[in-house]
Amino acid sequence: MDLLPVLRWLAATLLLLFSVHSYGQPEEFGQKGTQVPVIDISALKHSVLHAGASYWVTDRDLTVDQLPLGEFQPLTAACLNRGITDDYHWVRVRLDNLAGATEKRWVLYHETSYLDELSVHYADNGGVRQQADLSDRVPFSERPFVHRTLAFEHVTPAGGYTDLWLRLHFVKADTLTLNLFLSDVGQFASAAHLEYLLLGSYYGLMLVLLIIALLGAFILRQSLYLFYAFFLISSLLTWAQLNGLSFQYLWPNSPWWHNEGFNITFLLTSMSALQFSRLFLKTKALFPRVDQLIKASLWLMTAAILARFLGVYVPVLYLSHVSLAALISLAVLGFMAYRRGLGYARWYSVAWVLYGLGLLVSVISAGTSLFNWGMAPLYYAQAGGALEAIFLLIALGEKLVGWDRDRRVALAVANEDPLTGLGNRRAFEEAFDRLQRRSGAGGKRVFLVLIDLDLFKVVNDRYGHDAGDEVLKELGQLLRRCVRPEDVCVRFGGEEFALLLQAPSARLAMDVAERIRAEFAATPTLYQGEDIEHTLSAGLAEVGAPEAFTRNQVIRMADRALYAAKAGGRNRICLYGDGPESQPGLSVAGDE
Ligand SMILES: Nc1nc2c(ncn2[C@@H]2O[C@H](COP(=O)(O)OP(=O)(O)OP(=O)(O)O)[C@@H](O)[C@H]2O)c(=O)[nH]1
Repeated sequence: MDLLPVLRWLAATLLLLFSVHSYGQPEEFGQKGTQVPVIDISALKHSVLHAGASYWVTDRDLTVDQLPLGEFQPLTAACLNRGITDDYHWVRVRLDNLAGATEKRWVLYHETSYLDELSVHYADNGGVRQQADLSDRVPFSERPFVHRTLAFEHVTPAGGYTDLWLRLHFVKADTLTLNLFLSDVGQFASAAHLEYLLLGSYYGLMLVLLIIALLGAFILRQSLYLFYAFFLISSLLTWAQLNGLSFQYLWPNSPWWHNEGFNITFLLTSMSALQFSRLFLKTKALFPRVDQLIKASLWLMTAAILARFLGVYVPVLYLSHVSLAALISLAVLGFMAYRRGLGYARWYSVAWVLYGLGLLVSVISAGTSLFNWGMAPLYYAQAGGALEAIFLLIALGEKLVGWDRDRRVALAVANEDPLTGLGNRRAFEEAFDRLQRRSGAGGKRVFLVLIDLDLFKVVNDRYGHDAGDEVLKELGQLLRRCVRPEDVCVRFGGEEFALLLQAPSARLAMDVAERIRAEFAATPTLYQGEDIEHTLSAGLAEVGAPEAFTRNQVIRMADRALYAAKAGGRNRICLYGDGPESQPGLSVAGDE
């Protein structure tokens, strides 16, 4: 399955969705008229504004007096999302407190943090009209009401009403929703607390993941973790911007970053996700064409960021949205990698499916009027993003476990003799040093037994090399059977084997070696219907403390004892004497 058509299809569909719906005209809604739309606020707690208000759209900057009130249409949930637009959207409503015995203090606020301008024209009880111009293009501190989105507070007199004309506008076209909320001021405070708490938990979680990612990068020295960390940081900044929290807390004096930084952080998120995926899924090796495509996208996005700094807006805006949406295709890429043998890619795919679901709904909401939920799907996308980040970490963990397993297997293979399955000389050296240190530190005494088959050349010559191999395998099994788990037996090379025996005395070590010798001599190897008779000789030396003898010295001592056994007529065991200079043969076991 080739990913290119999938990506092409996805990009084309999204572009189409944007272009068809972005500049769509408002739908026709039933009757028009100059009747004033009214919302009763006498018992207001929290409400969306669209139930009861009306709206009108124009591309001209008009005053309230120039508004064609007869053209206003009912503001319903179905026409909340306006796509990408810089048209002037007017909302008209009367807030009625006629039944209220006390004055009503309320807050009106917009759903998204990135709305450029919200002009509130208001008049109480048909009196003089006043105006409050709220804008996210001035420092945060200049907001009359402190909230992460544009908000306006007012008091409607008891038994009275407030007329509202609201003008919503983007200086530079962006995704506009007419979702406005109206809250009793006390209710607003408690709802805002809960909202900030929930958003705070998202940032807390992301920060914890970020710390884990940075620790991973530091400890494992893998750039993969670094790109995961970059991805977390840019996602975190993207959401901080979309939530309006970066403007409130991080750069309150930089309306430029608040307004212009969006597309840059969107692009950085896409870029870090793509670069992370290249490394994680080994695309260069597994999918070279997709890898080329990702590389080209990375260059394109880098160019877009530079272009943004040079003042280019609309193409960068579209590219940044499409790039985020196109990340959904990473779920498919992960699945393909999984099918090509990257087991850990399954969690990676799950992560992008979660991300994709939230994002797809948000993008469709922002660009079309298919859903009636305002921009609430942005929160689903944010929650999806948090789950995604967790699953990516799980995928990284699984990769790490797999890597450690592979490393252990490779290590075992490197230390193993393929014919007998015993350890090899490398394993012997490691074990020797370990046991010698332990013995020197007061542990059990350790003895080296070097074993060599007698006249093995004759076996090879008479029965063939394969038969010789069979004998070597049998000896391997015999050695395994005769030693205890804490002892070490290896194939030293050719027809030579070595044992490291832990025993309280040389005599007991000799007994073990003798048992092996006797059993080997008494048990011919059955090969293709023939019994192959065989014997072995062995030399034994005590390992001693590391300060006493080096590894090579001990091997030489055991080798000299082995030589003595061979010289003494083979099929016997010799123990090396007290020191390196003394002669072997202090003790002999075997058939004379
Ligand atoms: N089948 C088989 N033979 C091996 C292997 N490694 C070494 N040999 C053979 O082991 C034989 C060792 O011969 P020599 O060193 O002359 O010793 P020997 O015949 O055992 O005689 P002594 O050691 O003096 O008793 C050679 O024929 C090697 O080819 C192996 O992995 N498989």
